[in-house]
Amino acid sequence: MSSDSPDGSNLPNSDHSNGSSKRDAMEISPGSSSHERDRKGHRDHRERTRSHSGSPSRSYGNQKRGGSRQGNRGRDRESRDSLTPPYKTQRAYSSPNNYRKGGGGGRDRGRNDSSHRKKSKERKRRDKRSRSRSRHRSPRRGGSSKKRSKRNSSGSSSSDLSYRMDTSLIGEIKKKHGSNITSSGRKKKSGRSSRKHRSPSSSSSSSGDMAIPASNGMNVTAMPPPPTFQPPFQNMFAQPPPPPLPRGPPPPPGNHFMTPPPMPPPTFTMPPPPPPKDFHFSATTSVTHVALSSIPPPPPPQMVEFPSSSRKDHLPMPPDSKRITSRPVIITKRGVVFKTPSDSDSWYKTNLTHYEMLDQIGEGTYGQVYKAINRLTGEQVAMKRVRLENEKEGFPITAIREIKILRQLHHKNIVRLMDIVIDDITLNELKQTRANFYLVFEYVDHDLIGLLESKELVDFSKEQICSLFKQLLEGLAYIHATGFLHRDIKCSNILVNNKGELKIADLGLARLWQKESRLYTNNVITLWYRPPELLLGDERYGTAVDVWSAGCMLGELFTRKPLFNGSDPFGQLDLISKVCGSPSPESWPELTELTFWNTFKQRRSYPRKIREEYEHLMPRDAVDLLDKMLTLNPERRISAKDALLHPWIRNLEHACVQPLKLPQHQDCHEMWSKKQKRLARLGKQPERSSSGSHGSVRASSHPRVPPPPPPAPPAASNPTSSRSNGAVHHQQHHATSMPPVSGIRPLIPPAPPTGHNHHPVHQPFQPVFFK
Ligand SMILES: Nc1ncnc2c1ncn2[C@@H]1O[C@H](COP(=O)(O)OP(=O)(O)OP(=O)(O)O)[C@@H](O)[C@H]1O
Repeated sequence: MSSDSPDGSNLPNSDHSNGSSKRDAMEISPGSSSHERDRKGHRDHRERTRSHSGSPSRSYGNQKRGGSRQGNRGRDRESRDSLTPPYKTQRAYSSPNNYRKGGGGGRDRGRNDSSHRKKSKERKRRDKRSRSRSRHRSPRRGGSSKKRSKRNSSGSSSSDLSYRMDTSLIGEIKKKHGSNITSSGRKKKSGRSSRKHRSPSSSSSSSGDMAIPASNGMNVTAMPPPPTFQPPFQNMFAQPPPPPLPRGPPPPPGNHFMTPPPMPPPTFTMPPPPPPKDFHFSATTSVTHVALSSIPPPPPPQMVEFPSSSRKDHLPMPPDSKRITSRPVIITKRGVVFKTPSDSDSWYKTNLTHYEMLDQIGEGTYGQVYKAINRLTGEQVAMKRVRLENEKEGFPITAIREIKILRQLHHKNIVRLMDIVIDDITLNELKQTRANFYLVFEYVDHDLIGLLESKELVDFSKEQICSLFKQLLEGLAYIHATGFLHRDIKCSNILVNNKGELKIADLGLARLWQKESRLYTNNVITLWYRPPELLLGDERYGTAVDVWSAGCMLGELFTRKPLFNGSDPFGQLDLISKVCGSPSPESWPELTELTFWNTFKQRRSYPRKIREEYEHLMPRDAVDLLDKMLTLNPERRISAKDALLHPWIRNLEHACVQPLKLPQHQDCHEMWSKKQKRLARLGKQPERSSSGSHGSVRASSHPRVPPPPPPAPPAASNPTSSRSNGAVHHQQHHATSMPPVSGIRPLIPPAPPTGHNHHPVHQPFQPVFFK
């Protein structure tokens, strides 16, 4: 990490010893002196702009996770900052500096310094001379500089240019001649004429014989002479030339210093300027470069497209051809054009009518997660709704990231993204309203938090825990090997199906990671799973952050409660220190570079006692792995890949492990688990009846779902109906979800229930017809 980084200046923060920490301290502290800020270059400032989510007030207020709503902002910020116009940054930071410089100069001038006096006299003389010259050139120029700049900023493209260049000499010349032309009654050619006045000779004459170098190293005076061009400042030349200076008597030989040689009358031997078009081009090129070299143009809209095969996709006709089933293009306010995939066999053949919403099973950062059934295949899916109504910036960047990354990850231990669907609306409706998008995932029966919290339903053996954890490490090692960080490993994002297969979900905070390439926001990962380096403000972290979170999960799988459940980052650090020992520069030298180290270090110091704490709860090997995963120094923390080689994991054969006994009649997700706790708190009977029913789809949360039809009468003959088995549950689903679309095309019947399917379909699947 930062200690490894060379002192070379190619690293953004390598120019100051404290790395990111100081930068952040400055960023965070409103009172940090601007002088300090100015010492850092613009580049540094840009980095700071990116990383300001390290603010304790933001980060510490969020007790759930960096990736909840606040974290979402953090994520957005991280992406937004790359679009920060550099020239803004430059302005903001250069001007105070310049101002101060000017102030300093004023003070210096006040000194009684003879050389200084000489200089100032010299300067005055020069000013006087140049004023008299310019009076000849632009007699009508007058008024304050304020007025001038106002005149110059009058609506043309060149005005804009001149505004940016107003500190340059060229800008001055342009303003001067621009006003001259206007006042002389010629037709005002704002852009071009003013540029024309930045002609070589005028520039050079007014600037004290200074030639303006062009961007390509050429001098503007070397421009090709056009035959017919009449410079618009002919009038200026028509004015009577200044009276010739009186000639003195011829100087005596050898006394040239006493009597200056006679000055020749001013001559305007300007080469004829090129034709307007060429001149326009040349002048713009050269002068723009002089003044605007550091202002890159705004980036063009970026096209994000999924990998597509060359094969044309012959999709079956949508159920209603008026409905939108073609690829939606999502244009965010930041100019990101996002195309949904067009090519794969399964992608984008469907719209929302193809899915039957069942229950809400989760509440996420940017929308709800529903359990649904694909009407075409009968397959269960999880649909994550991307809420757009509150999004000021268009399609949430987190969702875009999740889609982009999941499209690149194909692993048995990572949840599969199957489709993206849009609300069932017409194109006209889409134009008028903001559609909802749904990410369609393979459905996974449980999440780990749901399982861990339903103690009476699920019991894990040590081998089963090892098997689950090995799968987690396999998925994580794959994510890291493909160059991504997950940044939100926690129990509720780890899904387990009834076959005992583990799937890592929620890649909304994930991002591509390159070692030492840039700074990342440290406002990620749910607090309880957040590693010490992030808690101390590190922004140059790596894959070790996910390993820490996984280590927390390992302990939690055995203890069934979170290892460190702090309520704020320093509280969290305290809890970590009590078990893992206080962080110290002896074992973690880079610690001193972290933003909050100085604030935190005064606290009490604790010895490390992981083994003592957990050896009675976990197998010895498991404790050893836990110890390695919860190493404070991220550089010394074991990697996911190496953890797979740890004796406790390496020797496990999944096939030899007793299959998990998971509740077949109940899907255990975090949301369900919370509901159970709430009911228990209220002294009510916890819900045990419906299989996987976490609550009905709320009309408010899904406004386009038509009101449900009256519930079907329960099957009297079914003895299990009162216990709300799968069949009844299924009927309940129908009662609360979208009614089937009537039509003529029969759907593919669902796959027959297998032994692993915890949702036995007791009733024949009700075929759904499309028009
Ligand atoms: N494919 C799936 N199958 C079953 N349940 C799922 C699936 N994906 C998500 N869930 C459930 O929905 C919950 C929220 O999903 P997820 O974490 O992906 O959403 P999110 O918007 O990123 O939420 P958060 O802000 O908590 O990260 C999960 O905890 C899980 O219980």
